[in-house]
Amino acid sequence: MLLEIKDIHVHYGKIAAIKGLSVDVDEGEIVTLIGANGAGKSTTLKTISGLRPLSAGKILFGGRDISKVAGHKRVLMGIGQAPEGRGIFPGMTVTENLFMGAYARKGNVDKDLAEVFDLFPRLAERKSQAGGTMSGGEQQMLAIGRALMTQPKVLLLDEPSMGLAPKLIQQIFSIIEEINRRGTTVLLVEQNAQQALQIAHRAYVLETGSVVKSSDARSLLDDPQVRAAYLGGGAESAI
Ligand SMILES: Nc1ncnc2c1ncn2[C@@H]1O[C@H](COP(=O)(O)OP(=O)(O)OP(=O)(O)O)[C@@H](O)[C@H]1O
Repeated sequence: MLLEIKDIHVHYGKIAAIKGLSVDVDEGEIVTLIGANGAGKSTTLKTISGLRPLSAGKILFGGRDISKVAGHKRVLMGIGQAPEGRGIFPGMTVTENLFMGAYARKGNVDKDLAEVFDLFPRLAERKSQAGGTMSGGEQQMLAIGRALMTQPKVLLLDEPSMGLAPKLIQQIFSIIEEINRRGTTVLLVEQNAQQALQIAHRAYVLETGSVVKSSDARSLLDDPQVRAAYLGGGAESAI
């Protein structure tokens, strides 16, 4: 197993956001976390990347306990994240933003840059444009591209479809599939459960900080309770 999240608890002050959550991600998979607002999806990703500390439980990466490893070291180990809200450097060009993803590591950066431009031709067309002047969709591409420049073994994606027009959403999801086909494992957090389940191999449903259901993605798409609660089938909640 590439990534093992074992019975973790995470707090914001006294508020327990994650309560005994366990999730596994195997090498080569796309795994998605779905759930209502506030279920703890983003917090789970932030905890894996080291932005939030654990109160209990542990996280193993490649069999090694990384629970106490600093965030920047986790990036070097192969945990890459494209954060919610993009987090790109607005005053830097597209190329400079991409190089920032690779500044701390060794290896052939130009080859990875060429690969990112191959995945996102739009970024190649706009390589000298300031990141802050790119459209929402382009900034999302840039954030994913920058995460890829860290050469992740697992790519953590937080709401990549947020705020994008339907056509662009399709495009981002196809690119995520392509990134996975080229060998990167993906852990995807999405409000857009329908789209996420269509590209994922497996999925976990989160409710108030715990997993309430997990299965292969196809069965969740067909699950009446999941359809009702998360796929626009009507009733709001309760599995
Ligand atoms: N900085 C914070 N301070 C206090 N509480 C927080 C903070 N960030 C998140 N929370 C709380 O932790 C819980 C989980 O939030 P989280 O953002 O992980 O949920 P989510 O599933 O990603 O939701 P969404 O889909 O709305 O982004 C929520 O109750 C939220 O209010």
